Amino acid sequence: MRKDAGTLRDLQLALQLKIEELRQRDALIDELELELDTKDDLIRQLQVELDRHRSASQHAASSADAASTGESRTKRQAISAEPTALDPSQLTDVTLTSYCKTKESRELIQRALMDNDFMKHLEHGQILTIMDCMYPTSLAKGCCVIQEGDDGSTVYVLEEGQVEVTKQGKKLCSIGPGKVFGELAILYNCTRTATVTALTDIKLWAIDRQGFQTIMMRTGLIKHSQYTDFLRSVPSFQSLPEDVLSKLADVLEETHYTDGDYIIRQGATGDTFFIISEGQVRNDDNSDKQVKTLTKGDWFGEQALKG
Ligand SMILES: Nc1ncnc2c1ncn2[C@@H]1O[C@@H]2COP(=O)(O)O[C@H]2[C@H]1O
Repeated sequence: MRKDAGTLRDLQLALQLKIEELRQRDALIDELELELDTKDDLIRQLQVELDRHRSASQHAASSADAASTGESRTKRQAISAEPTALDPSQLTDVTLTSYCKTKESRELIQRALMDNDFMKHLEHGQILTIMDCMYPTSLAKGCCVIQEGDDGSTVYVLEEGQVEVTKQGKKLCSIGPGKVFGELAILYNCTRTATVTALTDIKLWAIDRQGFQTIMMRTGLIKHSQYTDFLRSVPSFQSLPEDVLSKLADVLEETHYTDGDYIIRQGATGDTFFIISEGQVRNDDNSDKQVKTLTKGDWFGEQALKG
């Protein structure tokens, strides 16, 4: 169903306002990023100082992420003092390797990822790829899997055995099979928030930072390009410049409704603008007593863009 020209003009005006707002926010973000860079430099200097004061024996004892090699090793020499996120330009260089697993292991890993508060919101495809790329490793009772304060390089799922999580020497909890750990440092690009020690001989599934971040970023970039393509396919948006489509794609989120769900109720305050990518929506507009059917590419909820 076509919208009238007046509504389209309103929508375009509202979009321009939103774009201007986004531009201003970008400028502010640039300023804040500069400030952050300065602070990062300071943190780096302080971290280098701190590293210098750590004794060699402490390094050997901490041997973070020993499980990624299957044996103890000293803390890696950091090129940068803080963990770094993957550069998007490296994405194509990273080859993801799949590792064979039994059906039980595949299910255990999937359940563990979907049960973890920080990972349960990942897309199903991402969970499957992470699961595919996890490799097996094992450690003996008493080994330190993760040392608090170290750079993190691996996310784990425990398959067999028990580990203990401690922070500044105090026990936080024990973890058993079917649980994820070591995700925080990788997801939030921070140092390890706690120490994890094997209470028994343990079997683990592991994925390294680079593989993990590649899966996260590739999916993000693919999604962005799909959203931009979708917006470009909507007749009302076809005349918008590429950078505007790209910005709209940044803020686009996919939502699903089942047959019969209400999306917007008349009279409710609207804060979302919708574009239909699949299916049909019935619009009962009481003002003219007409029932309209909206389909792919049609949009509604444009009042939300006017703030
Ligand atoms: N309070 C907690 N309860 C359970 N697990 C924790 C807790 N704090 C930290 N961890 C886990 O211990 C891990 C240490 O390394 P990360 O910080 O990468 O990720 C951390 C979590 O997976």
